[in-house]
Amino acid sequence: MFDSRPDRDAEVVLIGRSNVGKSTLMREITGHTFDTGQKPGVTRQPNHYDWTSEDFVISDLPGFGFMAGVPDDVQDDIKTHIVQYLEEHADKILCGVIVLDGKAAVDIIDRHSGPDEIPHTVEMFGFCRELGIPVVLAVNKMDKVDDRDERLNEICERFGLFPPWKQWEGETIAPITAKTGNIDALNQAVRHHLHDAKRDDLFKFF
Ligand SMILES: Nc1nc2c(ncn2[C@@H]2O[C@H](COP(=O)(O)OP(=O)(O)OP(=O)(O)O)[C@@H](O)[C@H]2O)c(=O)[nH]1
Repeated sequence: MFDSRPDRDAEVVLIGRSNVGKSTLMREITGHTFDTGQKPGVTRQPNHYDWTSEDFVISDLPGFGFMAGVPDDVQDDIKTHIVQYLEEHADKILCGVIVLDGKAAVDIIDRHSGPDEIPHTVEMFGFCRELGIPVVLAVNKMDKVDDRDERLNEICERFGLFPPWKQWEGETIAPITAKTGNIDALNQAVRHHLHDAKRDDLFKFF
């Protein structure tokens, strides 16, 4: 299913529930047009593109979670393929960007939290970290959020990041509004991890 990956050794991946705005964000980053705003689940295959200002490939992985009109087994398959993709390419993935809907994320996470249930997005966050992939939470649709600091602190708590959110800014939390091209915080956080990765590469020689 996921066999279109270019043979490049520096990659950033976008991960997130369906409809959080990954395609919109991809369009901002790459300047290409993608299918956006259609029914959830539009992105089924990873899209690979060059991040124009940097020398790496950026991959938009399919959205996961509930998608109206998409059968359960297909939804499970998508998640399994994402997990396999991350495992297979972990050593080349310099940074994972988990995209959240700033307005809806906390409610969705709380609805799916229970004794036997971990919300998909929280699970992916932990999974990437287990694989040694640094993660940035791109909190999108901030234009719809009124209580910015409170909301971002709640999101931190849900992911086990000690609030206040400000201490994670520029590294793990990036509030953005992809729709209007306001993605500076994400650029900054991703660049932070890329420079870390390059520095680690250099250290290999010493
Ligand atoms: N208000 C607001 N809406 C946004 C923003 N970014 C994306 N959207 C809207 O959110 C909806 C979903 O955006 P997409 O980019 O298609 O989402 P996706 O995550 O690629 O969805 P899938 O294809 O299901 O994976 C569209 O109606 C977008 O216009 C944003 O920053 N603010």
